[in-house]
Amino acid sequence: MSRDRNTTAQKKRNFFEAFAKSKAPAVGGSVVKKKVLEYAHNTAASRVNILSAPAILEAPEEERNKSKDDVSSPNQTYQRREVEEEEESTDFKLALLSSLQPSLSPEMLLELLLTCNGSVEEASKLASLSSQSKSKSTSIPTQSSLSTFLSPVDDTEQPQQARKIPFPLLPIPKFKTLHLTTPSQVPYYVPATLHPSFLPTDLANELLSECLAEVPSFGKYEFRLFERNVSSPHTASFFVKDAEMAARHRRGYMYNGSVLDDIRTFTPTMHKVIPILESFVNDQISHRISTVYPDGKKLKHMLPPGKWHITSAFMNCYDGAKQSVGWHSDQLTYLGPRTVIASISFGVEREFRLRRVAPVVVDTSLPFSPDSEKEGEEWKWQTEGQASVHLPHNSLLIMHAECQESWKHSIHPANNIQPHPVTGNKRINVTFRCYREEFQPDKIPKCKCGVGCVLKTVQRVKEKMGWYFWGCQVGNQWKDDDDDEGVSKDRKKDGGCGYLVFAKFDDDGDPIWE
Ligand SMILES: O=C(O)CCC(=O)C(=O)O
Ligand SMILES: [Fe+2]
Repeated sequence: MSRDRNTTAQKKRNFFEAFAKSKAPAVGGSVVKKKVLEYAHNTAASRVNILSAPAILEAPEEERNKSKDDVSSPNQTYQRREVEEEEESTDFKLALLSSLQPSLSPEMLLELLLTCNGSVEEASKLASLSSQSKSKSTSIPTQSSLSTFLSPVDDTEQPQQARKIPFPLLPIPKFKTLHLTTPSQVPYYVPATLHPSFLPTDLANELLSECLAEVPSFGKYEFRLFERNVSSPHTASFFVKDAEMAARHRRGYMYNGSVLDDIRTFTPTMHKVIPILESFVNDQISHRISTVYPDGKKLKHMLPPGKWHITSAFMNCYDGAKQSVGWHSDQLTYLGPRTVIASISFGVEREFRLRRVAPVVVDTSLPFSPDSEKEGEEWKWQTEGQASVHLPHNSLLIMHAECQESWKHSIHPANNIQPHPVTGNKRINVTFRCYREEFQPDKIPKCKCGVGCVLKTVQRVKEKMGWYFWGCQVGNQWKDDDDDEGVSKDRKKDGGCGYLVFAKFDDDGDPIWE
């Protein structure tokens, strides 16, 4: 646990204890105080055990706005003073809201504040509205997330049924980091699901020991940033299913403007894990289709249900607290649109962060028109806060079909880490991927420079929002503030040829060439 977090958790606990012992008349009765006191202890505990705590709001994220530095200088530190001031005002608002809504649990109050961008007044109104709509129930049921609280589903009628995950997801307030501290909270805020203790212990140990044998020969991972290749502060290697695919890869698959030379074949235990993972991920995709996506149908361009399969994997190693990976989305070039990625983590627990950068555009052939856009209003998804998912040993994180197009992710540098008995200071991660036949290098377009294009989506130009395009490899990589619409004028400056054609796909995501 980090020192900052310790201080913040302790501070919060002190506040709650003082609050609970106070005689402040505005702040509910003794029941509320008891709950607050319990919550103070739980909050402190939650920093230790992520599987047993409510979602936690963290400090303002200055580093989010310095995203260009994320890759090259990960050792950014929080301004502690600002962190504490932010915490204090959250505590104050919580106390205020508690006085207005004395029957709600502290967890619920926090979640209400979160949704209402910190406005106590709005949060209180929302709570009143919700309790009116649930007037049949005498008490508000325990929730695992805010969206469940907002859901019209009546607990008394469907006690066993999981509450609906909103589509699109609710925004995370600006400049906030929302710590999703239980796996059940994750899909309510980010297009991902977290599955702890995923592999049987023996299999997990076997895979981990094979990974550890591979790691010493890993190289630095190269990012292309502003026409320079910048090493990400972690090491990685790429694995494919067999020697034939490895040979094919060495011939023509490009990453960040160059061909990978370190291509390995799956280890024996990776081969054992693959059928388990494929079956689990396909079940999860089907579940998501029926419970989350509009009309219970797969999103346009997703593979048909049951067809997700593993062809390749990146294995990443983060040795020590400061090794990290900057904000990025995974390249779609060989994966195709609406890809799903399954990521297993071992060793030291680290924070996987996600932030939305574009809306989920369901029909990418139509000009985009946001439902709720008001005159002059800034697009919400470009200024949203971020979520942090803590990835414990032997956990599986699935990045679902909306994740690469509309979100960016990163592994956040830590202030401190808890060493793992087997890996020491290392975190090992394997991201299993489904490369598609129709996206092999000899099938995709080449730009005017004569190299295979990259597949990306437009994230800035409103009318073309979510449209896919094939663009020049050069000057098109890992630029966090990449201005997709500026391709033709900016690429020449960056050294690329400016090539851009919009990409078309059929319902199942296979390319349509014209
Ligand atoms: O280490 C992780 O969990 C994520 C790695 C990643 O983003 C990637 O391999 O693309
Ligand atoms: Fe990634």
